[in-house]
This record gives sequence, structure tokens and C-alpha cells, in this order.
Amino acid sequence: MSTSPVEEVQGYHYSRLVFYPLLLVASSLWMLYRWQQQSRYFRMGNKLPGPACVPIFGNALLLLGKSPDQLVKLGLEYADIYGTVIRGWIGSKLVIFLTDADDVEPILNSQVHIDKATEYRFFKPWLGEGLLISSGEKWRSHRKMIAPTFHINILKSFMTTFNQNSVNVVDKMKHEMGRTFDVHDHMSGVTVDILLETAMGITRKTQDESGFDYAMAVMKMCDIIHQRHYKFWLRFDSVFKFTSFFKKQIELLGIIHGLTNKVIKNKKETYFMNKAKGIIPPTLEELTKSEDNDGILANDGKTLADSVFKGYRDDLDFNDENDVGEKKRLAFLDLMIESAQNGTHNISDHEIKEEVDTIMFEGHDTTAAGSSFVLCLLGVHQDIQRRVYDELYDIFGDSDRPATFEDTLKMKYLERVIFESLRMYPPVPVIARKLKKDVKIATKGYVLPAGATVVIATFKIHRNGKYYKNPDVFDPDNFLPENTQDRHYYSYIPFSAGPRSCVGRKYALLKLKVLLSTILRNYKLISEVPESEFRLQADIILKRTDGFRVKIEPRRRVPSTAS
Ligand code: HEM
Repeated sequence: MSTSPVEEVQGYHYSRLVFYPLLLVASSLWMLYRWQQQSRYFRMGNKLPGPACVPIFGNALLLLGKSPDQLVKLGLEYADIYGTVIRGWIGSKLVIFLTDADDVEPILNSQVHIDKATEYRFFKPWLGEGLLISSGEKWRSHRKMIAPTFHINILKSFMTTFNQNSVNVVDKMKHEMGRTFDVHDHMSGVTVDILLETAMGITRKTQDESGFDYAMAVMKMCDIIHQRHYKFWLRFDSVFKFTSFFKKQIELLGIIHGLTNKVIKNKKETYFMNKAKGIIPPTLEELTKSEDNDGILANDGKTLADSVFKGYRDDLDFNDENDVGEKKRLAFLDLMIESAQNGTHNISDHEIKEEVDTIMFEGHDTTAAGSSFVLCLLGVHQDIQRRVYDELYDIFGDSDRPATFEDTLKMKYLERVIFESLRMYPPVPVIARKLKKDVKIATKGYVLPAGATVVIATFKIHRNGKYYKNPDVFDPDNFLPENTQDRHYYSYIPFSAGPRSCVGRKYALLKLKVLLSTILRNYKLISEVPESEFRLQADIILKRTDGFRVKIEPRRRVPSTAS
């Protein structure tokens, strides 16, 4: 069928209409690309080793269609090919991966490079400008206010809660006897409950089942945020808003903020009720007096943590310097509300909510993953589990008594097991910063340009053969004092390091010791999956795609030599 002359003219007209704008877009992109290639930022970035790029997209297409566990494999493969410094371009964005302690030290230790990478903005609808994301004066003043709420003396007052919740989870796990189950479900539930009671001061009586829904919603939110990192089209809010992820995000934030709003409302009502009755929130002295560990001073015993983290130069060991004094040293949410009411700190209701959301997230998902990895590893390494139990037997015998703070100081081998697990499976596998100035690093004297995003790959640093003899072998003796004393401080950074290190470090370690020791005094853990078959998932918080599957058996409370 032939076209009429009128149709031919129209067709010609339409193709011109499409052709010229396309030509304009293509030539503008090309000119932009050429201009970028010649800029200082690009020239400096291109001096770093990394995979070949294609125009406009850079290396972004390499990430297309990859599942989270394939991304882990890809990252590890590139580390083998390119070494400890790898550059990648996501479009015009320079991302530099670092896996050597010498190279990350000047960044983590700096007071200048404290801003988080722009990717953290995906957390904003959830965490607002809370401690994890904020920068500048807001971050500094909130950090100064929040750090003392994790003072060791406050933590000691949490021992009863740690113990009670650990016993509760042991009870719940009874129903799993004889079958394979995902221990992470239990660890998520108990870590949320503990956080609600300790940091938020919400008593068990007023809690409901929303803790578990909250934990599940957090996991799904992390997944969406993570997908926004590597599916580059989801990075644009204008595109993201039209996807099913966005709808899901609204639904999940409804659950997450539903719980945190309820927590704050509840706590505020109690505050005003108490104030009307003339009841002032308990001071630290009152909090610690009711404890069975009364009288034990913070400096009574040195733990391994004291020496492992002493080179970090963060504010956690020095928070006596900016201490607010015993009377005002309240647990986290009490302090926030009290400060807002009496004006000691300038913090608005909205800011309180941001910090509550931040602490709830950072405080539970990390320890849930950390404890799940420890339990699975002990299920695999029965010899190590026996040693842990023998140590616990030495401390507790066959009794059911709760752990005291003093007991936790004696759990030296369990502490090494926790440290080794955090080394091989760090719950926060990467940290990202945006460089404010050029940074010269030790590796080949490379200079990383200002504006670049630096990804500090904790997972890979922890498995660097320069610092660990058999980096891929689970060996708690890596943390024997003689093995840690001369090791580079920044070769072990599960809690990050420097001014933006984790404020919950001491809280996490104490809680993990109480929780894990209680579980191990009651159950023997068995993993039918060997460690070589753990399938790791690149995510905000490190997980196993195959689930944290274990079996439990009732513990025979006798030392291993007697079995
Ligand atoms: C095993 C458990 C934990 C691990 C491995 C861990 C790890 C980390 C890491 C690596 C960072 C730095 C993140 C970054 O720069 O992107 C961080 C920051 C943070 N963590 Fe933790 N964390 C744990 C437990 C906790 C707990 C229990 C809390 C609170 C109760 C907490 C609260 C925070 C906060 C508020 C920040 C932001 C600090 C700042 O930027 O000033 N974390 N954590």
C-alpha cells in the first residue's frame, strides 16, 4: 500500500520534530561529558584504579540486574583485581572504595570529613536529621547531649532489663526445639523490647506486640533504601515517587513512626503526670541503687574492649570531660524530654522524634544481626561453643541466677567470640563519607578529590591479610591481648571510629554479653549450614539471604570435660 504525498510530508515533518530535539539532547550530553572529563575532579578520579567506564553512565551499568548477594561477590572480585583503592563512577559521581586501615584513618579520625555521603538522604523520610545523618552544629550539640546517656553507670542500671528480656527470649525459643528456625526473628524481637525498656524507659506493662512488626518494617525499609543505592534510577526522587517502592515505604513508615510516636506520647504523659505529683525522674544514683551490682565502679575491671578501642579517639571514653553531672545523667528519652521542658538543651519535639527514630533503628537492627551471627557461628564451631560454655559454667555453675555486671567482666572468651564475629561479619559492612577537602592517602600517595564519596569497606578491611594471619578463618584468638596490642587500630572498626563512631558501642557489648550468655546457658546451638555456605547480603545491615538457620537442644549444665 503506497502512502499519499500528504502523508509523506507529514511523516517527514514528524521525524524532524523528533530528530532535532534528540540531536540537541545527545550533543548536550556529549559536551557535558567532555567538559566533565577535563575537570580537575574527573582527572583526579580517573587516576585511581577501577573498571573501565562508558560515557554518561560511568560504571553504573555494572550494577544493573544484580541481586544483593551478587553485589557482595562483585565487590569482592573487584577488590581482588584492583587492590585496596577502587574507584567507580555512577554517572558523574565519583565513589572510592577503601579497604586499608592506613587509608581510612585520616578520614575517620578527622574533624573535617564528618559529613555523611549524600546517599544517607534516603534515610531522611524515616530518620529526619537524627544523629546518624545530621552534620555541623546540630550533630555536634546533639552528640554532646546523647553520648553521656550511654555512660557505663547508666548501662549498669540496665542489667535487670537485659537479664529479664534474655530470659523471655529463652522462653520463646523453647517452642523451636527440634526444628530448624531463623534465630534472627527472635533476636530482632528481643532487641526492640530491650531498647524500648532501657533507652526509651517504656515499661513492659505498657508494651504490646508492635515491637515485632516494627522490627520487620525496619528490615523492609533497609531493603528499599539499599535498592536506592544500587538501582541508579531509584536515586531520583521524581522517579522513585512513581514506583511501588514508594507506596511500600509510606506503609512501612506508618508502622515505624506509629511505634516511635506512641513511645514519645506515652513517655511525655508519664513525665507530666509525675511532674504534677512532684515526682522527678530518678537520678543515676537512684537508678543504680536498686541493682544487685550495687557498689561496682566503672573502673573496677578492664575489659578487652578497653584496649581494643583505646586508639579510636572518640568521645565515649572521655565523656566525663563533657559530662552533665550525676543529677542530670538520665537515660536517653528521659533526658531528651527533661531537657526540652526545662530548657537545658535546645531541642524541639520534632528533633526528639528524629533522635528516637535514629536510636531505635541503630540500636536494634545492628545488635540483632550481631547476635544472630554469633549464634550461627557457635552452631558451626562446636569446639568454640564448648569453650564459651565452660567459661560460663566457671562463672555460674549450674545455677539460673541472673548475670551481674561483674560477671560480664569475667566473660573474656565470650567477648573474644563476639569481637571475632563482628570482625568477620560486621553488622554495618560499609560506611560512607563525603570528602570536604582533598585527602592524600598512604596507598601510592593517591589524592582523593574533595566532593568524592568515600566508601569505607569495613567488611573487607577486617579481612585484610596485612592485619589478620588467616583473615577468612573464624578464630577468637585474634583478640588475645598479645595479638591485639600491636595491631593497627583502624583495622578493627565494627563501630566505626573517631568523632562519628557509634555512641551505642558499650551498650551493645554489654547487652550482647548478657543476652548471648543467657541463651548459651540454656541451649546448645547447632548449625547444619557450614560457614562457607553462609550467603551474605549486601545491605545497610549485613544479613544472610539464606536466613540465620539454627537448631537448639536443651543445655546439659556440666562442663565439657564431664560430657
Ligand atoms: C553491634 C551493634 C552495633 C554496631 C556494629 C554499630 C555500628 C555503628 C557504626 C558502624 C556506626 C557509624 C555509621 C556510619 O558512619 O554510617 C554507628 C553509628 C551510630 N550508632 Fe551504632 N552500632 C551498634 C549498636 C548501636 C546501639 C545499641 C546504639 C544505640 C542504642 C547505636 C547508636 C548509634 C548512633 C546514634 C550512631 C550515629 C552516631 C553519630 O553519627 O554521631 N548503635 N553504629
